[in-house]
Amino acid sequence: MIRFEHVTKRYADGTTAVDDLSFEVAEGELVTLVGPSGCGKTTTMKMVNRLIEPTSGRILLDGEDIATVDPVELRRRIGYVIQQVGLFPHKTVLDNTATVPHLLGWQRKKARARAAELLDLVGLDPSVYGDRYPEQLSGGQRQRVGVARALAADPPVLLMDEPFGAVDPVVRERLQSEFLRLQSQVRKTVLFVTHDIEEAVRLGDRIAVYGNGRIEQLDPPAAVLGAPATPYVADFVGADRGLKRLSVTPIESGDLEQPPVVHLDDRVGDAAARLEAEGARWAVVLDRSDGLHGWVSAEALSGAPDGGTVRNHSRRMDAWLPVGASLKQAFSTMLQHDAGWIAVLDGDQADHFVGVLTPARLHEALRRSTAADALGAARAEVSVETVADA
Ligand SMILES: Nc1ncnc2c1ncn2[C@@H]1O[C@H](COP(=O)(O)OP(=O)(O)OP(=O)(O)O)[C@@H](O)[C@H]1O
Repeated sequence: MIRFEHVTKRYADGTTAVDDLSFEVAEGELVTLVGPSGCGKTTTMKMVNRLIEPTSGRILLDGEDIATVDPVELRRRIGYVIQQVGLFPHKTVLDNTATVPHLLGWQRKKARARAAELLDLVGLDPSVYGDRYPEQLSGGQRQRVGVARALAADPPVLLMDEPFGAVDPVVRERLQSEFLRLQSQVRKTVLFVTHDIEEAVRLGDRIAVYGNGRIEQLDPPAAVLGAPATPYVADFVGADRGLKRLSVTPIESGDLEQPPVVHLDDRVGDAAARLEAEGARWAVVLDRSDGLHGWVSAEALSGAPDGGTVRNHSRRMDAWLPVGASLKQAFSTMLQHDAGWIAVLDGDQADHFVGVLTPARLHEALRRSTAADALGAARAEVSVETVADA
């Protein structure tokens, strides 16, 4: 969708801000550009909407060389959100949001209806906030208006330059979550500049780690954290990257342990025999429709008079996670419930028991994903070179 081919930007004073950059952002993909101040992130972004012209190389949008497109026409296809939002102070929130549709010549009524729809989408009730002026909003609310305004004309591409940089950490996290939810609905092709690695990891389908005008690594977050391509990247993502990896590594069914499973209506004697045969100290207890009920210990069963059912001796288990939840969620749930294992469920309504995650399995899952990502990183390197050589 957006393709950089050997793009270099040298400013008049001789500063090389971007140095022979080649990479591609796929349609519907969100790539975060992350790196220390002055490494060329903003320059990269501003070349896409021609606020800055490259010194050499070319940028293609949907296969078309943007140098041949009229900048005004180009910018209509590209939403742009910046930290300083840049709302018009004398216009209401609704009119600010309707700016681009209005410029595109939409009828006032249609433009305002669209603006109201977008405000709703970013979590601002248009009937409450629509008639306010920017100064009557909090910083976080202004950022949301900025995002709504950028989306109003439904551009296929969004450029976001530190859009959540000016708000406090709590609001920032909320805006990030809201933006992820929004992006899962609208699926824009997004370039997102940040110098916060946490934000880059949280939002990016892939992360481009910048160092001095070049991309040092372009990979999914788990690969950047698990297999940094260079010492520079390892240093930039931080010594606690193992911890950050927990949040980007999902639980897979192959990671799980399979303890003995019994049902609520099983007879105590049968269940006890099963546990003994498998040498297990406890079993997962399922209800009639194979949903998770809880667990039962071998001890409780062995002390119980035969003739009863598992139902009377089992304990409920409220801590569970769906397949695909992150290892961080798993770890946090274990701590919260002081549990040595967590049941993992699958299915439309998380109604099907698939296994349990234990601390040892969690550790293995982390190692499994590191190995896989090292492989992925090697492949990604090849494909970046292919783009460069094309
Ligand atoms: N108009 C300009 N003239 C000369 N040099 C410039 C100009 N604009 C940017 N630069 C330089 O180009 C380099 C890259 O700047 P750029 O703004 O792209 O960095 P950045 O990674 O976005 O930084 P930050 O995170 O601080 O915004 C820097 O060294 C900067 O000083």
